[in-house]
Amino acid sequence: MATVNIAIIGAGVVGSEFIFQLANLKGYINYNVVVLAENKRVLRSEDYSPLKLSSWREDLAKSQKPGMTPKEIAEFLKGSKLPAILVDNTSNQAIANSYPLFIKAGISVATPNKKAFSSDIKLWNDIFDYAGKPGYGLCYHESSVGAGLPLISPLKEMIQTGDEVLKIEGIFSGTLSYIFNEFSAIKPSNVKFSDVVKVAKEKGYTEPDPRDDLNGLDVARKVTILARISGLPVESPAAFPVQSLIPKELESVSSGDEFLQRLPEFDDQMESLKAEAAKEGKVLRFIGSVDVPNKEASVKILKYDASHPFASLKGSDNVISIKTKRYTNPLIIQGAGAGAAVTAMGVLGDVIKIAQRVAH
Ligand SMILES: NC(=O)C1=CN([C@@H]2O[C@H](COP(=O)(O)OP(=O)(O)OC[C@H]3O[C@@H](n4cnc5c(N)ncnc54)[C@H](OP(=O)(O)O)[C@@H]3O)[C@@H](O)[C@H]2O)C=CC1
Ligand SMILES: N[C@@H](CC=O)C(=O)O
Ligand code: NA
Repeated sequence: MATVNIAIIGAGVVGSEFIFQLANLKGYINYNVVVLAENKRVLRSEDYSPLKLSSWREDLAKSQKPGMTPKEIAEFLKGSKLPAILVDNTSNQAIANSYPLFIKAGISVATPNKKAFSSDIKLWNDIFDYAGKPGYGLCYHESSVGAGLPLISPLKEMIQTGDEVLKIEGIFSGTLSYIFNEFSAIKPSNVKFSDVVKVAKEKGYTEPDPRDDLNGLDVARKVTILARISGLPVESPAAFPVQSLIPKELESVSSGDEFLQRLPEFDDQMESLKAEAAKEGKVLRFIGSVDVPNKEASVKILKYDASHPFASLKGSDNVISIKTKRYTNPLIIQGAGAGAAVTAMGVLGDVIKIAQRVAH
């Protein structure tokens, strides 16, 4: 049976669901997990025989082995003659920085981690100048934008087959989607911005510190990735305007809890924006956009008519509109853009695609 060795780094929300889905995968390829690493512990097969996925949690908890560096993982994978895939389910920058090391060693990468694709453009080039060329590993990252929503893969195919992207815009954050869908709903309500942020945190939508969602950087990273795929060589997420929803006065408060406590003091700011939009019969949405012909990218609050597809979004869904030379009426992709099941699905889909190309 065709076999591929797999090293998984990260077994948190996405990583543990990924392991569950992988363990239940059926097909003609044998997915042989030989490394499973968290920050401080690792499970490693000594002879490249498969680790037992049914008891990984207990086995990892009992493991006395300290974590492995990316270089050690790459060397271990190279020690087997079988093709190998690194699955990075962390949000770690140092691991992202090591993708060129894996790819140049012929090891493929599948990941939902945005860092490698949205940091300095040098890292992007160091990955994609090599990935997929004979002798090098492949690199797939569908879940780095819109979680498992089919976005990156079809976009790359559209471009490879000669289409040209004109504009991509959308709601790329599950957290900010929920917050604006509730705060600025089509049916008017008196709900306060700070209260919606609190509920979003209680529902587990926000990052542990909600400022990490509200500062716009997560959306800016996703916009950077889409811009680069579309042919705009954006230097970094700091290279274009990003509207932060954090009031200036709260930028330097020491904890997320203090931030949430003081946020009601600034409700008036968001309330007046909402009222201004409502007067025009519009709602507010937090939008990332890439305009390729004009070489522009931005992340900001915009106003939309109730009839616009961005206005009628529900829950924490993402929506992405892609206008190209072929899709003159924009292609709209909509659905859950965050959460363990759909994110892990996107990563596993990437692993399957890679395995179908490299396994023997
Ligand atoms: N959750 C979601 O809805 C979505 C997530 N993503 C992306 O998926 C990735 C994972 O997210 P999520 O599962 O929510 O995050 P978690 O914080 O739940 O999990 C992160 C995991 O990575 C491990 N880890 C961190 N640093 C290292 C390291 N240096 N070496 C080994 N392991 C490490 C952590 O181990 P330990 O516990 O030991 O620190 C933990 O197991 C992120 O990049 C995120 O942006 C993308 C789309 C949606
Ligand atoms: N925090 C992100 C999760 C995925 O990238 C979001 O809210 O969309
Ligand atoms: Na996606």
